[in-house]
Amino acid sequence: MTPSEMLNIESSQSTLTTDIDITVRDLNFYYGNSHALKDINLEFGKKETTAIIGPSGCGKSTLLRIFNRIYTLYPGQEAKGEIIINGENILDPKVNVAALRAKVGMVFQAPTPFPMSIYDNIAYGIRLYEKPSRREMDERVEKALRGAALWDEVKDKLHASGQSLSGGQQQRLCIARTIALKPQVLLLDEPTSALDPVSTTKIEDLLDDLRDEYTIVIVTHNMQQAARVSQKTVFMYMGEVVEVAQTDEMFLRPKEERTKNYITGRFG
Ligand SMILES: Nc1ncnc2c1ncn2[C@@H]1O[C@H](COP(=O)(O)OP(=O)(O)OP(=O)(O)O)[C@@H](O)[C@H]1O
Repeated sequence: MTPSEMLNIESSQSTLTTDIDITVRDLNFYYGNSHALKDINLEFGKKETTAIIGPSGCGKSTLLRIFNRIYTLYPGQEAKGEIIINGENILDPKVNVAALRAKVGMVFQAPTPFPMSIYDNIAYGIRLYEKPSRREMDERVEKALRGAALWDEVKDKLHASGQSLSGGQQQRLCIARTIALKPQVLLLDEPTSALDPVSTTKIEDLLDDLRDEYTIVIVTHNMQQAARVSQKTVFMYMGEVVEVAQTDEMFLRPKEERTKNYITGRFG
């Protein structure tokens, strides 16, 4: 993937407003003839963190990748139904995909800093959209790094390679790079699965802080993590949504047998 694709950027400014909320209606997704997501209906609250959990292969990553239409980069993949963000169905072919991708930022499982300096990892995406002065750019870079709780660790080596950082620092750099574009939705696909416990805690603390500003959707295999970082949890199984509940409710009193079996480790 190129740096632009990782940032999900093509070009142009966003036209979306700040009042974000996501409604998924009758969503079906196909990899060719394979029906990967079946009749998904969901709502994602503003400034709320939603965890998506479920056994391997149930469709968590597939669902996440529909929100910024990144699947359109791959032939044969098709989504049917509606995903309403700010009153607009983002699956409508008329939607400006570049604008959507600026507002719906994605952080991947493995940290993927670009092969450039820490500073340029942040500045690169900003430059695709805007032409800030040197001073403004310095401020944007600092703000993004502070927002991702990384500034204190890198402020004296901004021109060192992003790839010279530790795994946990690299993942926070990727979060900084994403929030530098001022998205409204942050999608995170197992963002800590490659990290040690200390780095994981830092990312989880960071997500807690970011919740005030962004609608966050996180895919995680880690039940404790879902419980720690999210207010709402979605349990998926074999391409379907089985149960949606406030996170406390889901873990204390799951309604469905399959949810109970999964969260108690009986399968998955
Ligand atoms: N590129 C692809 N082509 C065909 N089928 C795919 C493709 N990517 C995923 N699938 C299938 O779609 C289904 C859902 O996969 P997905 O990666 O969304 O699951 P997941 O819940 O994220 O799994 P994991 O927890 O293992 O990452 C699986 O059956 C998978 O084999």
